[in-house]
Amino acid sequence: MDKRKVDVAIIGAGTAGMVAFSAARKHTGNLVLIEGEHYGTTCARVGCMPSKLLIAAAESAHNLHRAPMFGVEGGEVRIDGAAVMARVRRERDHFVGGVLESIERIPEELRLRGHARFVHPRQLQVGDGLQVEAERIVIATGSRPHVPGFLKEAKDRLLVNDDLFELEELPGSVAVFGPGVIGLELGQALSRLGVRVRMFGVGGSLGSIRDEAIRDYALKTFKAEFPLDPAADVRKVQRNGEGVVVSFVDGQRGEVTETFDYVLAATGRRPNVDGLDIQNADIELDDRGSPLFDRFTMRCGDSPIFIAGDANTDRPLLHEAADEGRLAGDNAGRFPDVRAGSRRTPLAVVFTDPQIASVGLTIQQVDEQCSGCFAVGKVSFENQGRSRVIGKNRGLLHVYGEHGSGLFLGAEMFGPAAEHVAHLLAWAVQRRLTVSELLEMPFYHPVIEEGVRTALKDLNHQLSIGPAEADRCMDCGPGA
Ligand SMILES: Cc1cc2nc3c(=O)[nH]c(=O)nc-3n(C[C@H](O)[C@H](O)[C@H](O)COP(=O)(O)OP(=O)(O)OC[C@H]3O[C@@H](n4cnc5c(N)ncnc54)[C@H](O)[C@@H]3O)c2cc1C
Ligand SMILES: NC(=O)c1ccc[n+]([C@@H]2O[C@H](COP(=O)([O-])OP(=O)(O)OC[C@H]3O[C@@H](n4cnc5c(N)ncnc54)[C@H](O)[C@@H]3O)[C@@H](O)[C@H]2O)c1
Repeated sequence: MDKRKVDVAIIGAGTAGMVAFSAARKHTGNLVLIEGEHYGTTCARVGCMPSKLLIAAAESAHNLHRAPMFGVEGGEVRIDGAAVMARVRRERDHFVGGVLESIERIPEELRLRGHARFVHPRQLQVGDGLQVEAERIVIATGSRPHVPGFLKEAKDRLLVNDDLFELEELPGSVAVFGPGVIGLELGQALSRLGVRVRMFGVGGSLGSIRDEAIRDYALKTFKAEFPLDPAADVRKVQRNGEGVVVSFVDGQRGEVTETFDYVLAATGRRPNVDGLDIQNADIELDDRGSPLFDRFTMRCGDSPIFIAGDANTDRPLLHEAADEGRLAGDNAGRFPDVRAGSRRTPLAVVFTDPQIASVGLTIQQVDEQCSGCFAVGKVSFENQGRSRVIGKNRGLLHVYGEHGSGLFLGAEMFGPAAEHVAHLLAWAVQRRLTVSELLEMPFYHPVIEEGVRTALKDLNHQLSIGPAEADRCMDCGPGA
């Protein structure tokens, strides 16, 4: 058995691990980055980037379909599934290539290949032939799709996000399980590319939406495009000669069976901590076996072990993985001089159409923290000027503010350009702006942000700060 002694070992060469490596390397040259499977990161290989590429193709198809609304006739829309998938992979490979170049810039002696697990709190077994003794360890092992047992009956026709982008052709039909973030993004994209999609959920949740009125509106909107039951009663999933048969109870028709080419499991993700023999790490775990850690230092208890990215389940998003990797790597490098870093305002965007966005505190958190001392400003985009101009006038925005202080606390949106609106609002929360201060900012005409102003005016009025919002805002043009 080979042995190696290092100051810092980082497990996982995904986004969090690579950023942790760079941060730790500023403090020591005696460190290793350990990768058990593929280089290239989940985000670039099978996550953010290929999913957005598929969505971009779907958006193009959708724009052709809706062109006649503007009096523009483009003839019959034909989707070349093989070409769609080829572009997804070609562009995906471009992004993965960028990551691989960064990996190659790391000296070879600092990169180890092999699955790592804890033997002792400071000792890792890497693959079969190497033991690494590390003064400090960063766990950055990411997450993987969770597939409920009954879906495994789909056998060779079961897909998870990792497999979908490898299909040579677009399938004819897909049963999507899980109307969460991944299910909605991929399911809607497939549907807009001409794939017959039916979506099944449990418990009624939809994407990341926490505000009930917005959830109901979004559900109605998605259901107009493809069948979606967020609280489905699925009786059986079975592979047969033709594909996968799904038996489920339909409100009107009773028990129904429908056959699909594939089942896509988008039923949540699990952190990759169970394969680490974490019980040997001598750190405290929660009741699901995940390490307890401080989200400002990423440190597990008072140990020299840190955890970053999806592995800790806190905010499984790319920019958070990078921030956490930086904090964890810096602290592992400078240990024992551990320092707390600041965390950014929560910001999440789901790339459906309309998009879903959440910023700052959720409605439940506002309720908890302000115990009734808050108000909700609202706008519908149905009659919003710019949204109508571009034919994207669907959706709602709810903005939350605190009584007394007038502080802007958070927002949830299902609507046009939510990815951009959410950034403005997140920056405002992080700068601790009041609703009145936000209203002092310039608003151009005619833009979607005028809708944001309408919601903020409504909020200010409810907080009894500033003038009441007029039925039709005369200083902001028609339908603003
Ligand atoms: C379909 C999809 C779409 C997404 N879209 C978005 C998006 O639009 N925006 C966004 O912000 N986020 C998105 N995400 C989430 C984002 O991809 C993740 O939050 C982020 O990639 C997590 O990075 P990470 O470094 O924690 O994990 P990873 O990049 O998964 O890295 C973990 C690494 O650890 C390795 N590893 C695991 N166990 C071991 C071990 N024992 N020994 C050695 N190595 C090990 C793995 O092989 C892997 O390479 C998406 C995710 C998916 C699945
Ligand atoms: N745009 C983005 O930022 C983006 C995109 C994709 C993924 N992500 C990240 O990846 C994470 C994981 O996404 P996800 O969609 O896998 O998880 P999720 O938690 O968002 O959704 C899982 C969904 O599956 C449902 N579900 C669970 N068991 C089921 C069953 N047996 N049958 C039917 N439905 C079932 C859940 O009710 C939920 O709606 C997200 O939380 C997000 O952080 C982000």
